[in-house]
Amino acid sequence: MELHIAKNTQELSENLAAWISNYIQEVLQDQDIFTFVLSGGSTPKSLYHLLAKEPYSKMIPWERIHFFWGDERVVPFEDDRNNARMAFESLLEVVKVPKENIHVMRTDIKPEESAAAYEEILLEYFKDSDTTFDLVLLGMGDDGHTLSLFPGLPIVNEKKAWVNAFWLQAQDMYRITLTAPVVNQAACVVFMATGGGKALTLKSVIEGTFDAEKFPSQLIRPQDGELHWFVDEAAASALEM
Ligand SMILES: O=C1O[C@H](COP(=O)(O)O)[C@@H](O)[C@H](O)[C@H]1O
Repeated sequence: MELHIAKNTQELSENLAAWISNYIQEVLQDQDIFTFVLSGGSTPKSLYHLLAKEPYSKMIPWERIHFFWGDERVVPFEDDRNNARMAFESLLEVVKVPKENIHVMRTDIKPEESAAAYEEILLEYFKDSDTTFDLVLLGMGDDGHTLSLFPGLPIVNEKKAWVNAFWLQAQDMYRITLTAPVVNQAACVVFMATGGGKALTLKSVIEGTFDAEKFPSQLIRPQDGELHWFVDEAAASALEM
């Protein structure tokens, strides 16, 4: 695991935008398309805005990137809480990505059907490879959840399915989420975490004993891929390393 500490969210987003742009260009020297999983929540917003601007809007070959989502809140696309909507507004409506390269988790059909359809898409994409995505961008909630893998829920123990849908009582909504097995087959996973509110959880996730029921972010351990944490000083403030 590699830890990258920045002064604040702005510096972190700038460092990560440069890192992602270099990584994409490097990977695309050896293959035609790049598969990129976006995360939702509030943390990646400033990163997406930066990627949508020069120099990255010009440096990244957007037509060769295929976008996926790590998880979705099952609310209409027009709802502010919709993870895909945030990525569209901050990035995908600005740069030139062909529509057919963008794979949202649908919220206009039954959640279970949407999850099954998404899994089909992924199985087709990765049928000839042991590795799944080139890059998975993840956030971590203050409670240690990542994707929609929340502490104490059965989804945390999923060992086989790649995508799942379930009712999240605490938020009164369905969630659709990638699972740890598909993310752990990715070539590279990058977590972003900012703010003092995440400091103690980050310490438990990175330096604590393994307890994925309590801290589901610990489930993310790519089998053969890279794992990076991009954090700011506030989030890193409780770490000993
Ligand atoms: O609910 C969610 O939360 C996590 C973390 O969000 P943040 O606001 O603390 O950045 C996010 O990664 C996930 O995609 C989202 O559905």
